[in-house]
Amino acid sequence: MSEMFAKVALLGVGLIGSSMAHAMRRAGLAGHIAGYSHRIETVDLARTVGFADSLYTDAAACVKDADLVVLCTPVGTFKALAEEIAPVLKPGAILSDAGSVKGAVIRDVGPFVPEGVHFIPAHPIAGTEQSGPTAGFAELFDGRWCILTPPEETDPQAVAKLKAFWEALGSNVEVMDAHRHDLVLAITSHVPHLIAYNIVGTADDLENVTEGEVIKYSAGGFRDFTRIAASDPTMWRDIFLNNKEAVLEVLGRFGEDLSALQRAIRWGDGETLYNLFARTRAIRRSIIDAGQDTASPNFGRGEKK
Ligand SMILES: NC(=O)c1ccc[n+]([C@@H]2O[C@H](COP(=O)([O-])OP(=O)(O)OC[C@H]3O[C@@H](n4cnc5c(N)ncnc54)[C@H](O)[C@@H]3O)[C@@H](O)[C@H]2O)c1
Ligand SMILES: O=C(O)C(=O)C[C@]1(C(=O)O)C=C[C@@H](O)C=C1
Repeated sequence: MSEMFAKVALLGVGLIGSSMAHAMRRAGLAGHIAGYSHRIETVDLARTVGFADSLYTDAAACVKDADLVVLCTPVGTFKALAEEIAPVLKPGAILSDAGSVKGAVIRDVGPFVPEGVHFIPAHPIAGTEQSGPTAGFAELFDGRWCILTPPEETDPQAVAKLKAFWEALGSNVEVMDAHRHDLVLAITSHVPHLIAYNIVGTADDLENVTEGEVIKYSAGGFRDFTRIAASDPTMWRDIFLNNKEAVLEVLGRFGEDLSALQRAIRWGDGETLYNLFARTRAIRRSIIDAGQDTASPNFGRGEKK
């Protein structure tokens, strides 16, 4: 693969920023990779790992002359960063991000984008519960979706270039409306994380009652929840504060469905329980059949269809 951008600036060098850098290097996509973090300790750590050509604690210095700028910090930081870098963005550059919500990014970053800069929000649907510059790896985006949510007036050539970039990082790319993205991700990612945070918190509160046995005997299902609930607190706080409407809508439906299950258990309605569990088992199997569960510990070990 040949160079697509002479200089790429990654604002944020945690799991996503560092994985992008590793994947760009693997494919030879950038002439120069510049990285930024507000903390000198993070910059020092990133330097030790060695995935960037230059590193800064000053965002404006990092983006100078960059042809592609990607915001890879928690979404709550985007507005202040956009305001800071706007005056030095290179005309013709693409300004993108990796944030897990999209409507709020358009709201917060859009007003600062200078004339002549192409603003194309993006979201790689790939991650782990790890964070920081040592967490990244080149294969993170392989075979995963990346969703682009360009505002309507965006130059199609710039969208095509960013699409080709994410494909070269290993992703399958879809273009979607930001509002739809936020609703889809609320049910597939955001509410599942909230459920994990909640169940692990409840279990921890129950430790007094169970004399430490919840954690001691945690295996299987509960262990999977603890992995998800170990995800970065700042990142997830910002996601819930910035996808409020869609998350509350999905939680409303979730609460109603949970009440229906509660009622079925109370009244011994086995048919309702069985029918739901059979339906959800079929969904799991369709995900396995589509080869989309590369994150599963059972992936490639012949999980039963
Ligand atoms: N982790 C995932 O699974 C995942 C997946 C897809 C998208 N995302 C999105 O990508 C972005 C980065 O996530 P990550 O997992 O790489 O996080 P991370 O915690 O691993 O890295 C965040 C980076 O942002 C910097 N940062 C933190 N607070 C800052 C602040 N106040 N000002 C400036 N810089 C700051 C940190 O120094 C670090 O370099 C987030 O917007 C997140 O929603 C995450
Ligand atoms: O696999 C995980 O650990 C993740 O949480 C990754 C995950 C997800 O929910 O799928 C988390 C947040 C992102 O915005 C995208 C991907």
